[in-house]
Amino acid sequence: MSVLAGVRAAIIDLDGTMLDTIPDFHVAINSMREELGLAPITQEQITLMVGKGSENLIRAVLALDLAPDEVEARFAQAMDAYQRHYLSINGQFSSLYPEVLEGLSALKQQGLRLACVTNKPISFTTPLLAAKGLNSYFEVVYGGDSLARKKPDPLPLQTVCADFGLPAAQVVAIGDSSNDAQAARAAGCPVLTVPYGYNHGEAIHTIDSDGIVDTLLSAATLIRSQN
Ligand SMILES: O=C(O)COP(=O)(O)O
Ligand SMILES: [Mg+2]
Repeated sequence: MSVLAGVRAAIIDLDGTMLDTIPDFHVAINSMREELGLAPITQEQITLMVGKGSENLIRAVLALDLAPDEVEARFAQAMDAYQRHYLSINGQFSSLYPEVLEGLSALKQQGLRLACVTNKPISFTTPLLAAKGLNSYFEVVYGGDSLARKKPDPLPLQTVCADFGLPAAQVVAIGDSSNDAQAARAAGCPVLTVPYGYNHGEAIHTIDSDGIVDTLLSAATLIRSQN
């Protein structure tokens, strides 16, 4: 029997799965770096560092130039500048991946309940989902700072299962990175991965998942075929 048989809900990741947000990160990070007197960095460099939340990203970005004690000394100033710049451009340079809206509509039409779980701070996530016409699809949204622990910890996924009153085996996680898959495995959720996002520079095939789907619409088609 397929692990997708009996699935009643889906938890969808945001950055690298629904939206290509690297251009937003790029503008916000380089505006922050300029304020701190640091040279601009490339989108490719940023793509390798996105996925484990803002604190991790800012530390990694500062560590390109600064020694560990300098990173800590300038962290608060960098985070403040980064948040201010990100919120001022949030969504302006980011775009939906192909078949995201079609996939979310199909999942809903198939009767699945939908949650969004991201490591992005919730203060960035809520306006971004609204700006991109994504918020109405989700009953539940958790950002990286909504709960005590973020992905790859299973807590956000376990919380969604509890919110929906469903066993983990009936809630599929769909994401672009090993964080999503590790959280899903630890929670006991089936997991599908998309190949077009940001997996810390690692090939998608290195992720332990229950399948690779080209788009969210392909995910919906696969789930329907197994139910
Ligand atoms: O902002 C991040 O670190 C990544 O966010 P994601 O969990 O939506 O991929
Ligand atoms: Mg992601």
